[in-house]
Amino acid sequence: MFGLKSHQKELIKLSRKCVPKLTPKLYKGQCGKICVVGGCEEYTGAPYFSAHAASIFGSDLVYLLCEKRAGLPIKGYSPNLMVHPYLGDSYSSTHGFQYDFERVTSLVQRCHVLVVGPGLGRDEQMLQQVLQLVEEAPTLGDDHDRCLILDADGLFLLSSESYTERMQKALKKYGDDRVVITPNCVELKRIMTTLEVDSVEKVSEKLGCITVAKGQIDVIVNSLGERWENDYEGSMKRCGGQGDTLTGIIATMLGFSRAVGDFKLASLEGDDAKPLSWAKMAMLSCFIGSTATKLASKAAYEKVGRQLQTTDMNNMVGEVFEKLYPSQPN
Ligand SMILES: NC(=O)C1=CN([C@@H]2O[C@H](COP(=O)(O)OP(=O)(O)OC[C@H]3O[C@@H](n4cnc5c(N)ncnc54)[C@H](O)[C@@H]3O)[C@@H](O)[C@H]2O)[C@@H](O)CC1
Ligand SMILES: Nc1ncnc2c1ncn2[C@@H]1O[C@H](COP(=O)(O)OP(=O)(O)OP(=O)(O)O)[C@@H](O)[C@H]1O
Repeated sequence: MFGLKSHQKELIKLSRKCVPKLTPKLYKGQCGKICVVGGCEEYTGAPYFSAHAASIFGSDLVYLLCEKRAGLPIKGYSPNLMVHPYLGDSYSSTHGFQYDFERVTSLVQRCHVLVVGPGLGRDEQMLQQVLQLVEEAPTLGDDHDRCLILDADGLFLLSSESYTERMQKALKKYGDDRVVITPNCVELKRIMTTLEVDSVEKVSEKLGCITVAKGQIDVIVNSLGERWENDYEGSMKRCGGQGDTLTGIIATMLGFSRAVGDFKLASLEGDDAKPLSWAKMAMLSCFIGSTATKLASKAAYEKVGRQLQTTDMNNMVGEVFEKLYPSQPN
């Protein structure tokens, strides 16, 4: 399949244990409730790509929490997403917008997985609102195993001198390997400088998280130092937004893993399958995110060539899911 190597095929096979089986007894939301936090006046594409990829890779409910002025454009991209423009930047706040943290928490406490950062921007008020959310999210409602994915401006919060102390403290409140960070090469360097460490392993250990260090080869390392490398080729077109597709797919896989591991739904391997540990499911979720993103990029490049945009790639994400996990007969 797609020129994948045998060890990659083995991991894809194992990941079937993370994917819930569809049955007539399921109700809405059991196969994942995701909230993407990002989107501001300048960037409306990034959170959309993440949320859209999460939807078409199979999550049941995908919410998008964004800046007030980003809400309408993003709603216009898709009626499938539930867009909540409850965040306010410095401009909105001086033009009649009143920030209400309770509206935010009532949304977030329903969600199994949060993606924080795509297209968030660097406005001071937005960063403060999101930092508070990252701090409170692990203790909201009854769910204390909520997962968090940090990317883009969410990673800026981690590497910036002004916010890093609070962010590092906040990440400690999440369970082991419940936080995933997805830095590109430049973001990784900034994080390593701020944390004063010299390897991906030390980043993961210090934060108690999984790091997906993106590049030609994606390097995935968990908090115990387990290291996987994904050298599947993908495509050579480097348009902006491919990292957003990645966070959306990882979010869906973490939501699936929670459905099977935390909420005990049957997986594609059936009820008798020996369950995997959370550590293994979380690593597999990141590996599938990386593989499916590269597969979508390759498939889109084969279709449209060098004009490839993230919209082309995102359009392949559902097809990639079907190739990885062919549908059971209905
Ligand atoms: N359509 C959209 O709305 C998009 C919005 N985006 C958002 O744009 C905002 C700023 O993101 P930036 O990524 O520009 O962040 P930064 O302003 O931190 O810039 C990072 C810089 O690093 C460079 N870089 C990345 N990988 C590199 C590598 N391997 N070697 C050398 N240089 C490398 C990039 O070209 C970029 O200039 C974020 O909020 C992000 O989510 C991006 O996600 C792209 C798509
Ligand atoms: N040289 C490369 N060859 C193949 N795939 C790559 C290469 N560099 C990055 N990728 C893939 O592209 C995806 C996004 O990585 P990238 O480094 O572009 O992130 P990013 O800069 O954060 O993206 P974004 O534009 O969304 O902010 C990852 O899945 C990664 O595997």
